[in-house]
Amino acid sequence: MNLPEAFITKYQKLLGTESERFFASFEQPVKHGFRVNPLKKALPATIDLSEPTPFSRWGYFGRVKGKSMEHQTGAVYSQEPSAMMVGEVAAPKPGDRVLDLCAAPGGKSTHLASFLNQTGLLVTNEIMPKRAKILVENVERFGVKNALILNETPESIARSFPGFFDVVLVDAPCSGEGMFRKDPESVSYWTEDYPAKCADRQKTILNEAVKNIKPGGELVYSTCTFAPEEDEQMISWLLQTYPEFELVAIDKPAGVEDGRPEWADGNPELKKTARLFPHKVDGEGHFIAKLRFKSAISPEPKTREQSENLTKDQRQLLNEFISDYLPDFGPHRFMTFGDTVYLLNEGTPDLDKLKVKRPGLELGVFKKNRFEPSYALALSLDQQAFSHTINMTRDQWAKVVHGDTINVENTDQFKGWVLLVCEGQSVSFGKLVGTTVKNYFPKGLRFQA
Ligand SMILES: C[S@@+](CC[C@H](N)C(=O)[O-])C[C@H]1O[C@@H](n2cnc3c(N)ncnc32)[C@H](O)[C@@H]1O
Repeated sequence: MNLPEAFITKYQKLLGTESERFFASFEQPVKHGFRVNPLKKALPATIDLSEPTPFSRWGYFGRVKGKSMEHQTGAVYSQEPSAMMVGEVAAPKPGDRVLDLCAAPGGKSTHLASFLNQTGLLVTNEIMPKRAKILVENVERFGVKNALILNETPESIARSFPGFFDVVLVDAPCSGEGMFRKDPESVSYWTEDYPAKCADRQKTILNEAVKNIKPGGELVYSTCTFAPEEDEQMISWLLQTYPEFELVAIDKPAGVEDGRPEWADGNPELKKTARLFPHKVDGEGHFIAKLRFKSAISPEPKTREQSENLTKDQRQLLNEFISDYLPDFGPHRFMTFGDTVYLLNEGTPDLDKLKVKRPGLELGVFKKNRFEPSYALALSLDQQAFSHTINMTRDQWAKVVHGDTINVENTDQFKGWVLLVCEGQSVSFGKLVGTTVKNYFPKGLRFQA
């Protein structure tokens, strides 16, 4: 790999004799990984769990194809191994309110959702509209029920959620030096002053992010770059600007190093941060810091909650669907946007002034006098949670994701919605008429396996 001259000079100065091993790591093959999804009750036996990573309780080395059943059903999430440590450092507790401020494509959000286990509230936000769409797809595929997905600026989030969250993650846009090996093109964006430019943007984001944290709450900051300007120096700036924050020590698996105070203002506290170097661990590289908000004074939290807005007819159609098909659904609140109905999560504030991609799990769409369940609902259900399921072979799965109809036995002459399942994984809804299953796999997501 052709590393920029200025990059080489910079890291020779910073790393001294160690720099040779650091540069040599850029010639090594990329390390691939994936996390298994604890929100799915059973996992396909085909997933190779022989090489766990030290970075996450759900993490493994290996590669899962994007066009595989394991990926489509959200049984796994492909993620670069060192990036898995970020969610593990954040480790929210069930019931927490969690914000992932820079979230697309969703690696960390799906990891945070694994900890929450469908409790509390996960607000996952991405500023770029196209990337926000990918975030929606990944969060839905993972089967997350308690996510509010936004396409907002950090400023707007700070206005809407003052002092609201137990955990805030800023996985910041950065100079991406840890991406060089995975995406060699990213080297061409790098210039000597790029880290300083990224640092300016990171400060702007952090100045907003701190407003979202409740007293006693935690802020996790991470980058996939090695640049001290964006790592130790950013945290030392944060500690100086916001003295009500203190660093929290991070448990470090073998090979993960302490942050380097000498690369910032010499504050020994910076050793509590974590550095993952590609010549020291099996991964591409990351920096992680965890801070606690010591203040006892919280901004006045906004208390107005989002209210339900279903019409009487919509409620009746939805109740009929729930009583026909979802035996263990339990009590929930709902809201509609246009004709689409969503689960309303506990504690969801007024969404009036926000660009909302998903207020909660999308349940389905009202069409004239009927209710059509959505793909996101199918992916969030265990097969026992739906009253009519069809177990498909892999060949039938391939037909369904391609958009074809399949034929099945129908001895009891059932007519209606069925949850299509492959090797224990929910795939999509279909509609059974006679022996034909009409395909409801979303048109925009169809593919040739
Ligand atoms: C490192 S990536 C996030 C990766 C993601 N957390 C994951 O694990 O999949 C940083 C994200 O920040 C977003 N971003 C860029 N500029 C931003 C800004 N000014 N404020 C907030 N987010 C921004 C980018 O679009 C990008 O999706």
